[in-house]
Amino acid sequence: MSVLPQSDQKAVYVNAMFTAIAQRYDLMNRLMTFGLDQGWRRWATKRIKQPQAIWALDVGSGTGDFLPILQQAMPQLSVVGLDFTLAMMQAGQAKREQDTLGHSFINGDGMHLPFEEAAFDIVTTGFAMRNIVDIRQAFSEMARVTKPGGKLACLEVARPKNPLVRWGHQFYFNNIVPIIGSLVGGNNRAYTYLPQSASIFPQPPELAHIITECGWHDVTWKQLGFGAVAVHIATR
Ligand SMILES: C[S@@+](CC[C@H](N)C(=O)[O-])C[C@H]1O[C@@H](n2cnc3c(N)ncnc32)[C@H](O)[C@@H]1O
Repeated sequence: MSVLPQSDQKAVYVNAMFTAIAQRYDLMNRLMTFGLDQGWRRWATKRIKQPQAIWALDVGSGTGDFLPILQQAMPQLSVVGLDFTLAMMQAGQAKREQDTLGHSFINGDGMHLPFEEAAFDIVTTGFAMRNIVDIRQAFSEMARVTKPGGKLACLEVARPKNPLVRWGHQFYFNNIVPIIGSLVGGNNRAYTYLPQSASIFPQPPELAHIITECGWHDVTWKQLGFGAVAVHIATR
């Protein structure tokens, strides 16, 4: 049964869903990805590292897992995490307070970024684009607020290329993840939405094309985690 919302209800649905799962979100991520997800963010960060960068923005930042990774890689950076689900940022607040690096959260919509043109040197987004109503608008907005020559890293779920791995991944994603989501995350519906939303998200070559059309160039991608995750890197 599909749990995917209609486009005109998606923002409210996604916001309510992440509000409901915010407290257990980090734990679920670590479990579902066998602890690999932070390594994917680190891998992406190495590809966009710029010694002269001053400002970085993470769109759909959630509990802010990308923020300390960016800041540790580039200590000179001021890092801003933007999300439209207040509860996710509140759930990440404790991590932020433990961390002396001092990144900040802002509540806002990735399709209407509250920043001036060319404000950032680096923009990242992790597992958020699948949840956004209009990804073209989001990538165009990220392009608008990035300086010429600035870098983008986008992480999203993908389908493994190897048919056998793909079969195992689909089985895990469609059958096991909702059970873990129900037992640990306390929300079967949210973790049924996850594989269903992934199944209709553009695959890496098509996503690269969309990113290019939205004002980015030199778009490359690599699939990590046996192909279950795609990291796109681009230049403004
Ligand atoms: C799967 S979580 C990813 C969180 C984090 N980036 C990570 O890597 O763990 C997706 C996040 O995107 C946010 N989101 C979805 N649509 C958004 C929008 N239009 N503007 C801002 N944030 C949005 C959700 O609130 C949620 O926190």
